[in-house]
Amino acid sequence: MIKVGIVGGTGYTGVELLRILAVHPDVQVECITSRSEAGMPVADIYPNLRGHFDLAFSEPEPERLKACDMVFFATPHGVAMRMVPELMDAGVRVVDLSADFRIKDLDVWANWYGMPHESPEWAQKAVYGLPEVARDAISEAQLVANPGCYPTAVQLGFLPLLEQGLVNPDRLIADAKSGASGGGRQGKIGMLHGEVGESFKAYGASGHRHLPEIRQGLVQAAGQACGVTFVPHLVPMVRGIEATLYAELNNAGDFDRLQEVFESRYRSEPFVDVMPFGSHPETRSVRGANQCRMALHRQEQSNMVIVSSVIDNLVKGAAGQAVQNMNIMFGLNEVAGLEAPALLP
Ligand SMILES: NC(=O)C1=CN([C@@H]2O[C@H](COP(=O)(O)OP(=O)(O)OC[C@H]3O[C@@H](n4cnc5c(N)ncnc54)[C@H](OP(=O)(O)O)[C@@H]3O)[C@@H](O)[C@H]2O)C=CC1
Ligand SMILES: CC(=O)N[C@@H](CCC(=O)OP(=O)(O)O)C(=O)O
Repeated sequence: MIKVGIVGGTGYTGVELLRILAVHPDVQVECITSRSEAGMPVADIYPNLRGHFDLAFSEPEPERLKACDMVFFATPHGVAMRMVPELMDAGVRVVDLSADFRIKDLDVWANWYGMPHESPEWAQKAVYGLPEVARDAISEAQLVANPGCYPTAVQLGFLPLLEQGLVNPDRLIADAKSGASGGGRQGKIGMLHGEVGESFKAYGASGHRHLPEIRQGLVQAAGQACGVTFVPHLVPMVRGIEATLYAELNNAGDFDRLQEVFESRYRSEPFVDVMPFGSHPETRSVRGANQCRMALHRQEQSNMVIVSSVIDNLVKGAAGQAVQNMNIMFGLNEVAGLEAPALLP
């Protein structure tokens, strides 16, 4: 059994990790941290986990974490970069769900995250953990930077188009909407039901910290510079992201083969589902599941490709993808613990 630790166990992604790991056949959760709830049994705070874990939250002590084989960081940005180097020296493998190790250009990172990077060496060594792109590198990595939620939905939808050079990389548009759990559990006023319910708004339209992360992945796929416009929106639901993506086809004649391009790109991917052309993937079709579902559209004879891509921000956008990465790192069955279909309705 792989001994697992979780730093930041009281947040939404931390408890989602526990929900998934509760049925994972190869894992024993040894340690789960919270500074504010240290000493409190996990099941007292999360009754859905009663009967699954006989564990209490503890302080994030390096010695306990160093006794684990694998540690997940489900903490705010800036925490993992300070704690990870000591775990690396101890030979522990880490998947970081925060953005600390996602961006290779550390000036860009410092600009968007408002602090200097404190672990530049590991920022370069970390592998960006989008399994559909970097499975081999993930299998050998000691440190994996789990992709952000919006970046997962957006990159997976654009990748086949950019890898094949089918679209103009200067004019990519991602119009994305997220449920409120994307904002975490730390009680921000803007996330209260009274603020989010019965309302719908764009935010970060002048620039969001996921923009450089999305651009980094798309540039890698295209092999050239990319112009990306990304606008996130907050919608009155709890889980889920829908990203409507727009790209200009270089050759309108390629429309006829786009469906096949997408199907063959993802045919062997266990967690990407390309639906029939013209379908409308719904966020509820992935709720609770480690799945990205997408579909292609064309309006009249336009040369604009439209891709609609949906994920559960807490699963394929965070904890599920993190467990998928752990499975790859440890040579386990990639789908272990992740096979449950979505909850519907
Ligand atoms: N919510 C989402 O949909 C997604 C989130 N992410 C990322 O995952 C990370 C976690 O997100 P989320 O679960 O929403 O966050 P939450 O705010 O819900 O939870 C944060 C957790 O980290 C702990 N924590 C906070 N500060 C520290 C610290 N200095 N040292 C140790 N532990 C700390 C908190 O517990 P305590 O204060 O008691 O120690 C809490 O358990 C974030 O970086 C987020 O950006 C990524 C993709 C999607
Ligand atoms: C709805 C909402 O607030 N979403 C968050 C993004 C989710 C997240 O946690 O960001 P990381 O993937 O970078 O960790 C936001 O826009 O800040």
